[in-house]
Amino acid sequence: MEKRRLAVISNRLPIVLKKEQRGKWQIEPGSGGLVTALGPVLKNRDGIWIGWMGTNAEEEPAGPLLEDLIRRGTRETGYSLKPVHLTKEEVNKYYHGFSNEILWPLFHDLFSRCNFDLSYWPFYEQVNRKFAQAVVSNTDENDYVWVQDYQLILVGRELKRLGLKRQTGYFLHIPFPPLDIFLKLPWRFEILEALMEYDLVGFQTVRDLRNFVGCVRALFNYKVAKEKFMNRILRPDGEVLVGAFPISIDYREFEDLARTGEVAEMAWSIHENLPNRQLVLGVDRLDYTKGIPHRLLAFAHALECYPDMRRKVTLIQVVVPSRVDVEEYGNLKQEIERIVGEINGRFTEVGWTPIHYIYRSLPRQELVAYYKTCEIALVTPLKDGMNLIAKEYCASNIEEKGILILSEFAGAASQLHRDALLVNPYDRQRMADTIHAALRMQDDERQARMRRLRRFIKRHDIINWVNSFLHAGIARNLGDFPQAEFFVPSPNGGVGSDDE
Ligand SMILES: Nc1ncnc2c1ncn2[C@@H]1O[C@H](COP(=O)(O)OP(=O)(O)O[C@H]2O[C@H](CO)[C@@H](O)[C@H](O)[C@H]2O)[C@@H](O)[C@H]1O
Ligand SMILES: O=P(O)(O)OC[C@H](O)CO
Repeated sequence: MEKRRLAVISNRLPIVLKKEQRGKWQIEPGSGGLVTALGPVLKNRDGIWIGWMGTNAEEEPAGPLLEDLIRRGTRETGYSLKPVHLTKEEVNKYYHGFSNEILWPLFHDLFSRCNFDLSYWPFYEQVNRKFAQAVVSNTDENDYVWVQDYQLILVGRELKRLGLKRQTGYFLHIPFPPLDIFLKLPWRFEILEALMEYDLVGFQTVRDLRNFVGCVRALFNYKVAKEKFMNRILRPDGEVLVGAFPISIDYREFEDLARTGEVAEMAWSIHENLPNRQLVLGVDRLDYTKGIPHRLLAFAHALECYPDMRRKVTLIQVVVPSRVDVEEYGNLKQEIERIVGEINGRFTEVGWTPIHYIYRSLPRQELVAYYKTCEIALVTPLKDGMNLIAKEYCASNIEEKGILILSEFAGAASQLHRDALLVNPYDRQRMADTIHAALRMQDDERQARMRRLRRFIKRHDIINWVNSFLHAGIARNLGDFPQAEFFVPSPNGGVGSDDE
């Protein structure tokens, strides 16, 4: 592939700016699959990453101090970091407001949670323009510009308005909703048109891709041509390539970590402290899309319906703090804690508590120890672009005894549906039955399923994801593009019909 410089544009930079207790500013490396995957590509291509540092411009350090911190970040990551500074009002209206009170719930089909506050849109436009200006100042026409996620849909449009010619790609990490939901958005035409300003647009699943193409056909009447596994949208003034690129994880990193002595020791001590029982694991960012209350209630229902589970099963629910300043997230935390309290109050016996609840961000090693040792993972979002926890659990489950119970509404189901046990998170009875069935599954079936899951994720890892996007985006090479499957649940458990 042609070696072009890569510029990644995302809401957050891969470093976090933190004020220590004594008031001194520090930077810490960000974590997550995107940073791991893009890091080597950016280093290799002398690339840059443009993003926000998660602070308000009024409060963050400035001048030489900031420059020094950024220089340090650049040295440590091995590629250039270019911060975009946002005022407190911009953070409120662009990030908390338009991104997280409108696009986030709407794109997760949770229309009733949207707050269509009219004052948010101008700030969404303004901040996207700021990001586009940062692209103008920091790139040249040979660079490939890759914009990430729902916070920055307008960057491609703003680049064109600024008269800038760049080859651009865009990847949406969250689902794209069906027409009837998308139509509710007061800015539906602007958002759809802006997405078509990129040269390549990637979605997590074929369903998201079809939802997008369905909206384009219905609202703009543009022709759509199929090419290999991609679609070409033919606009009057150009064309856009659109495709499904299911994101993945750094499989090797999780597997290697799971093999270390430290993780083995932690995993052993988890079971040692909770002896003679099977462990069921839930790990989620605190978010209403992750279906945590539904899952807790389904677990309680299982304890009710199947008394043989009592004293023999414990659910470990890890909730990672997220968007802590938003009232709705605070309310969700209280709701979860109330449900956990009620279930534990109702079922606890001497020597057995049904739910262990952890509310904090875990160090990676500890997280992998839970993945490695828990017999069942319950990954049951109401809707999720992909869900990396499902894949991380399998990569870390090196003894291959674990069972993945997965929501049909996670993007990951489109790839893992054959060997995970699929559930509808709104169907409490089936969830309870599935948990009970998983606990009784024989070792050879567990092993066969987990082995196939691991093999699949290893072959389709994050490196593969980056390469396939850049092959389509930079080299326009659609030949070796992996085909993603169209998945809907079917009555006999297979893949739904694919008549397009
Ligand atoms: N206790 C803990 N301590 C530390 N780290 C923890 C942790 N628990 C989880 N994490 C990390 O946080 C990440 C969460 O992954 P998700 O797929 O749930 O992403 P999220 O919804 O944030 O992002 C969006 O982007 C991703 C990637 O595209 C999509 O899968 C998803 O659907 C979309 O909503 C995982 O990589 C995990 O390792
Ligand atoms: O940047 P945050 O904290 O809003 O989290 C973003 C999530 O990972 C979803 O993309």
